[in-house]
Amino acid sequence: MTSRTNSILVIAGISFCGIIAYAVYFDYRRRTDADFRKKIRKEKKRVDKSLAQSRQAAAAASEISEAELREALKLLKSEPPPPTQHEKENYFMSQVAMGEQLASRGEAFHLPAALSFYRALVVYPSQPELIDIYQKTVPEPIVKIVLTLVNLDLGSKIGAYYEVFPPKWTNVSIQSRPPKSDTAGPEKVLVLNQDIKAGEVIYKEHPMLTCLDYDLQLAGTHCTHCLREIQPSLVSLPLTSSASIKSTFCSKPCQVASKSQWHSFLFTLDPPLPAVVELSQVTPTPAGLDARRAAQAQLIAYLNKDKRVNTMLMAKFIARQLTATNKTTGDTADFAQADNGEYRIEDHVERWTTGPVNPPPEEYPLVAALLQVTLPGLERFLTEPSHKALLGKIMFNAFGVCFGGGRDNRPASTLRPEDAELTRTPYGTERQVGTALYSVSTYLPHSCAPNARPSFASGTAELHLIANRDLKKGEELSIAYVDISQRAGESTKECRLRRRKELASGWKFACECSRCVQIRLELPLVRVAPTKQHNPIRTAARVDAVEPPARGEHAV
Ligand SMILES: C[S@+](CC[C@H](N)C(=O)[O-])C[C@H]1O[C@@H](n2cnc3c(N)ncnc32)[C@H](O)[C@@H]1O
Repeated sequence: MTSRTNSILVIAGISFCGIIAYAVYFDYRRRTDADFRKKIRKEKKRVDKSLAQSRQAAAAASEISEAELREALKLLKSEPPPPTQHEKENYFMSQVAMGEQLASRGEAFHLPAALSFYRALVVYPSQPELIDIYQKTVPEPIVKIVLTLVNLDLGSKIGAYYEVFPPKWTNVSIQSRPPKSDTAGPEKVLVLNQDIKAGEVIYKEHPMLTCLDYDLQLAGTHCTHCLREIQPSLVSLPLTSSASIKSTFCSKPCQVASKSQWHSFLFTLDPPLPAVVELSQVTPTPAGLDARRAAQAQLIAYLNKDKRVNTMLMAKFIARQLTATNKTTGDTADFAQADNGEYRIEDHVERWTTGPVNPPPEEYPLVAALLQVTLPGLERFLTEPSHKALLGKIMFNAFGVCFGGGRDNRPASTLRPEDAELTRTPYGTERQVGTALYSVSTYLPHSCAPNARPSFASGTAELHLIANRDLKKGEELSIAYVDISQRAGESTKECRLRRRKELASGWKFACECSRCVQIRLELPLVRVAPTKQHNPIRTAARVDAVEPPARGEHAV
């Protein structure tokens, strides 16, 4: 073993032993940290630039074509990963030693050396850290090949997502809409892959996360996991826990899924992660358990005060990311189906856009404190801005689950109107039983003349997308986010204004659907001073006063 190998192993080895308990956080970061991905992309640019400058290094790297590297990456990906932490460590050390030996044999061995270093990188808990170590200790041309491999891997994951997602059985695909100069609207839309008859189910989708309304959770009338109403004939299984958050389940699979995905992590003193992530060596201390109990109680008190659904969903999302042990279980009861097996929950959510939200200042410290006492170090990965961004994603992608047109007894929200937690539902959030997030349906835009509608015909949070009319292959799909029906005594104009106000204040967009545009064209126009720039959010905030600007003119 050369002295350089020794230094890599010493530096990295210390980290390995010292941070076994952190492995899961680093993996979490690798999967979720946009900064890390940015860093890699930035690094790629730097590498490209310096490659051009350094003829010697360029000669070494350019001899290996991208096709060769892609082929090598494919082979690397087919190698089974070492199954246990112990084997990972041995594998890491042997790959580093092998890489170092190959590197010492000269240019002809640069590629195999880089492959060994890349293998070591894949199993190392903190990739950015190891890349730093490589940059200080491994010959430059080899590091460049390693970084190119990292980039190719990231690139293939990013590019391939919309090729394999949504899965074929959904009959839809996600397409980018060319930006229109005079209208706002979603950048990506769901498009039908085949003709569908009116009334037919386009697809069915299990949610990736749910949150039952708090009053129903307390009443114990609905399943905390799938939101099904618990019939007297069904066995309900109250979940006993060390923390005071009542949950009721309609079946054993729902109970097991809920417990393993988020309940143990957030609201019990049980080990927060499944045994397979091998943190069993971290023995909780009595003081640690007390701290966990106190942090849970504080978060529960905060959630209960205003019955905050989005914060609860965010906490569940964080827990579910960490507790996911494999990409799919094939068991629809844990709603993994929404992940499509290829991508994990965070891969979906990472692609969603966020919107403006203003959580109370005490919220972030409470969530961060809970993470800190549950898995020390984890709080570093939820910064205040990322907390807001995540909450914004949840807020603007949440669906209301309503059975049979909804209920009439939902308690009114105690939140200020500007903080109200809205959900997409044509029946109205005030009629829902709970909130759910979906990886495919989240791409459905709003229309006041929608060609599809969500239904929960199975009596659970499973969303069935139903065609409102005969639809042709290639049509863009839409649903109503709000109640769009014209009420008794309401004029067409009043109905339009009500819808648009609701969309503007709640969803922060000025609706550009065909129905709104059509009515606008039929209404008399008044001239107002043109605005500098079309900003849908700013425009939306003023929608009750004036219509969104269309080439300097507004309709009333
Ligand atoms: C379906 S897209 C969201 C897709 C994806 N989940 C994401 O987060 O990027 C929803 C967003 O598109 C825009 N949008 C939807 N319907 C619209 C409409 N009728 N007019 C204008 N903008 C619309 C709004 O900004 C809304 O928040």
